[in-house]
This record gives sequence, C-alpha cells and structure tokens, in this order.
Amino acid sequence: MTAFRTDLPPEATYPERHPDAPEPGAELPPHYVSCFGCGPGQPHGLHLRIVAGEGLDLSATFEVTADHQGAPGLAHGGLLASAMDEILGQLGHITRMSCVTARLETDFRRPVPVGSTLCLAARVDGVAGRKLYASGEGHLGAPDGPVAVRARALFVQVGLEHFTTHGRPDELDAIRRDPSMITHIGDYTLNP
Ligand SMILES: CCCCC/C=C\C/C=C\C/C=C\C/C=C\CCCC(=O)SCCNC(=O)CCNC(=O)[C@H](O)C(C)(C)COP(=O)(O)OP(=O)(O)OC[C@H]1O[C@@H](n2cnc3c(N)ncnc32)[C@H](O)[C@@H]1OP(=O)(O)O
Repeated sequence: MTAFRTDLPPEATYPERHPDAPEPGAELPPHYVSCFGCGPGQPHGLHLRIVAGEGLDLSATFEVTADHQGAPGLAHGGLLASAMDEILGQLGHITRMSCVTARLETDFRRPVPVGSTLCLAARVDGVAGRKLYASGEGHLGAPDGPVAVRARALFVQVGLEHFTTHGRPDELDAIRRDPSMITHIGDYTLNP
C-alpha cells in the first residue's frame, strides 16, 4: 500500500493542550491582519472565524459566496483547499508551534454550492519534532452535514527568521510599526 507523506510516523506523539492555548469556545485572533484566510483587513479574503475546541481541535464556518466560484454557482476547489489550510495551520495556536504548511492533501467529495455554509473541523493528529500532522473536514450546512472536503497536512515549525528572511520588507516594516497586526504564537519576538 502507498504510504502518504502525511501519514503519522511511528515516532509521533500526541501533545498536551498548551496551557497558553485559547480557552475552549474562544475565537482565535487572526494571526495576521492581512491573511487571506483569517485577516479582517484583507478585502479579498475568506474571513474565517476559528473557534478553539476542548482538546487539540478547532472549528470554523466558511460562508461560500459568488466571489468563491470556480464552475458556475459552485465553489472553486483551490479556495476550499485554502480554507482547510487556514484552519489546519491555526492548530499551531493550540500547541503554540508557529508552523508553515509543508504538504496539504485534499479530497473533494461533493460539490459546494454558492450560498452554502461549510462547517470546518480540524484536529492535531500528532507531533514529531518540528513536524505537526493534522487532518480535517468541511461539512455541508451543519457540523454533522455531509462531508464535502477532507484534508490532511504536514506543518513544519519555523522561527521568526523564516518570515523576516523571506517576507517583503514593506509588510515587515508595517508590522514593526504596528505589532498588533500579528498575533504572536510560541517564541516570536518582534523587537529582540
Ligand atoms: C515579523 C514578521 C512575523 C510574521 C509572523 C506572522 C504570522 C505567522 C504566520 C504563520 C503561522 C501562523 C499560523 C498559520 C495559519 C494559517 C495557515 C496558513 C499556512 C500557510 O499557508 S504557510 C505558506 C505555505 N508554506 C510555505 O510557504 C512553506 C515553504 N516551505 C518551506 O519554507 C520549507 O520547505 C519548510 C520550512 C516547510 C521546511 O524547510 P526546512 O529547511 O526548515 O526543513 P526541512 O526541509 O529539513 O524539513 C523538515 C522536516 O519536514 C520534512 N518535510 C518538509 N517538507 C515536506 C513535504 N512536503 N512532505 C513531507 N515531508 C516534508 C522533511 O523531510 C524534514 O523531515 P525530517 O526532520 O524527518 O528529516
């Protein structure tokens, strides 16, 4: 049988919920105000509002609008993958690991009509060193509705230098002027 690169390795462990993780039921702050997935200051974004679960899990709703079309009246698959990337990536808030997506696998199981609400769920499956394994689904209409999209991902923990080395100076300078544009996870310090 084929082993997928997001299969949990044998050395993976299941981490504790971090004591500084958002309270169960709390809405997560956007990690960056201009993020396409969660940023309130991003006019073209998905504006996902993500809520912490009891354990190493998150939920969110994605209102699918005419702006999200691929085929007429149907959501674009790439945007559905983006929504899954966002909620899976935000699991770093629960483990306090600042991560970037290394691999994202997506199964599209049903078409998602414009006007539908997609109820997203995501959970940590395990951690191995810097690697965080996660999976999730998007349910049509309700949290127990039919599964329209399923995703598994591997995230890799990175330090602040990942962003300061690769990010565009204009945006980095704007954050230095107004650090409230980002939410710190883990060991980020902007002005060491
Ligand atoms: C002042 C500014 C501050 C800004 C901060 C603001 C916000 C913070 C932002 C994000 C974090 C917060 C929340 C996230 C929320 C939303 C989700 C959206 C997330 C994204 O949308 S993020 C964009 C897309 N994302 C990328 O832009 C990544 C590009 N990429 C790289 O930057 C490198 O590629 C990296 C870092 C991934 C690894 O590079 P590296 O050099 O550090 O480490 P290396 O290559 O050794 O990999 C280590 C181990 O992972 C294994 N591994 C790696 N890749 C694999 C693959 N594809 N499949 C299977 N295994 C893989 C290796 O095999 C090895 O495994 P082993 O340790 O067992 O050998």
